[in-house]
Amino acid sequence: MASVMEQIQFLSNLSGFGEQRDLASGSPLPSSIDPTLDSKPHLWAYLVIAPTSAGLIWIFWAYVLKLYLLRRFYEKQGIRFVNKCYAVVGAEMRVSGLQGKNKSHDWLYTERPTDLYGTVRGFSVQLYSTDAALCEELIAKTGRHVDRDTPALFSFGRLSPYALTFLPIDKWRFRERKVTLTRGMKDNRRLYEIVERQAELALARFRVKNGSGATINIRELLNSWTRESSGEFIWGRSNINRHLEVLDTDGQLKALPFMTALNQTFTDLRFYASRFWNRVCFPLASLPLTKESRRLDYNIKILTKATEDMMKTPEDQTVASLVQEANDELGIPIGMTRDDLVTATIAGLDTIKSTVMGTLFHLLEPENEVWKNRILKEINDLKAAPGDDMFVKLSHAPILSAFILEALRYEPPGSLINNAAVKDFELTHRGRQYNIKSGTRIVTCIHALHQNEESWRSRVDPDMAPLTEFDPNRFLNKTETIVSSYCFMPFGKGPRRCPGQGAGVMMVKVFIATFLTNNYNCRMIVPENQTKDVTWFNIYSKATFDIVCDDKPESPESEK
Ligand code: HEM
Repeated sequence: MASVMEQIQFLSNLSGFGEQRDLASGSPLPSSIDPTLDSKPHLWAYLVIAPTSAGLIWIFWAYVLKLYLLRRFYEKQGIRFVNKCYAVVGAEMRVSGLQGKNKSHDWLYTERPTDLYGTVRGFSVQLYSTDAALCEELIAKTGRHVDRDTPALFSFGRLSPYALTFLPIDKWRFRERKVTLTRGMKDNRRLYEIVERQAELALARFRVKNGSGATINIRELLNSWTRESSGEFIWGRSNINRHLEVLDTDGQLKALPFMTALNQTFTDLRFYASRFWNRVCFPLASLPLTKESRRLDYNIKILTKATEDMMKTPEDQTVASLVQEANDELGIPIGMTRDDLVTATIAGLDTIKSTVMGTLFHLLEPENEVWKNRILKEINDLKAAPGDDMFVKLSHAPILSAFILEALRYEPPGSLINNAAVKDFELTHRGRQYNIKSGTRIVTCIHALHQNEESWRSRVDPDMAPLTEFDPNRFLNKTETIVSSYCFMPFGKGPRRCPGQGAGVMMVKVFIATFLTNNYNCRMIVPENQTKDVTWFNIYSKATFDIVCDDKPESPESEK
């Protein structure tokens, strides 16, 4: 067998770093490898590697034991754990399997036996709340007992780790930053003008028009519209017109428009973090362990550089310029402002796309024809009413609002709010007291909450249609009650609530109104192999449908 020295020599020759010489004198430089070394490194290696490995194994089993004991601790308090949910990999195996079948959201609410129910997720115990009263209690504790703890930090958070959404409420000037971000998005008139123009452009580009005969994939159209609208609103047209060279999935450099590069990197980061081991141990997703992760790191660097350049040339009246100006006055570091703006840009892409898809899907179902005609009539009446400010009129379109809110209830785009206990605390609910340990993840399951009959009947309306039915009637004349209740929270609630709620709803309304007035006669085709139980639209869903613009335009009932 070759000696250690021979092996080192062989490797040195290969790498070209064998003997380094002082360029001036030509004499050999002292080498970091001592040629007199014998087999002692082996001994050192054993002395270091063996105890380290043994230590790691002990730590691993100590974690498993801790998880087991914590689970028993909660079970003794009456919290039921999901079946076959073993420490570390149990629940993840199941969720990853269901995700592949586009089904995990069902799993989250069909097993809803208690007020809180549990899983073991990776290295932590996770308790889900699905009841309005309990959510209200938890939101009152946000910032003091419970705060954000989201795996998203290791997924799209790699793009903007200092964004306020990943940081504790009492640190990093959270409250001031949230106010400046929310204020920066207040200009509804500008938003309306951008979103409507971009909707018209996208519909024209895809030939979505009564009688055009075109068949289009709705996802593609919405990808284009959301990117153009959100990008222009936040950064301005000339800033987002720039192209960036990023690595595609084959590792080839490709020039893409800024918003496409950002959106694709964001989606790739999310799907990469959803792989099995990355779901078991969140931080793994952010390490450069795989080719895919290194590709994403490269793209993140390019995007970071581009956004920093864009901040040097802010465009007037854009969200970026308003937030930057306000944050500069407050002395907030530029990196934090940059991260808040990047997060705000991506937060409004897939969420809005899913909401529009869900709304259109129900609107184009034959059994909702009556609703389609009622909404179209409402939009036409608003257009004909005196006054030019369509954005003001649209904010008072009760039928369109009820339909969109019901779509958000039925299929909220983000179905979980990821928080964790920041200290031990007691939670009292329906006369029971739960003791929660610091570090336990506390997750509001929005989807399950929106399906909780008991909460809705006691807090909203005892006589409403079952929540498994899609029925916008439940919102008509009750919008205020529902939106302020804790039964309905597609945008979260409390100090962490979504700052883009107003802008998001406006964007969806404008798109639906523009789409319907251009294309009232279209049909929807759901792919044959896409069964009903996987046809749902949230940010993890891959479901889709086509829009067919029929050849024979007919006036709808409402226009006669
Ligand atoms: C229909 C569209 C949208 C939905 C359903 C939605 C939903 C949500 C939800 C559920 C949260 C978590 C709230 C919580 O933890 O309590 C959130 C947070 C957030 N959203 Fe949205 N969102 C939408 C659109 C937007 C838009 C358009 C923007 C920005 C332009 C935006 C920016 C943000 C930001 C920055 C946060 C983090 C807030 C924080 O952690 O304090 N969202 N959103």
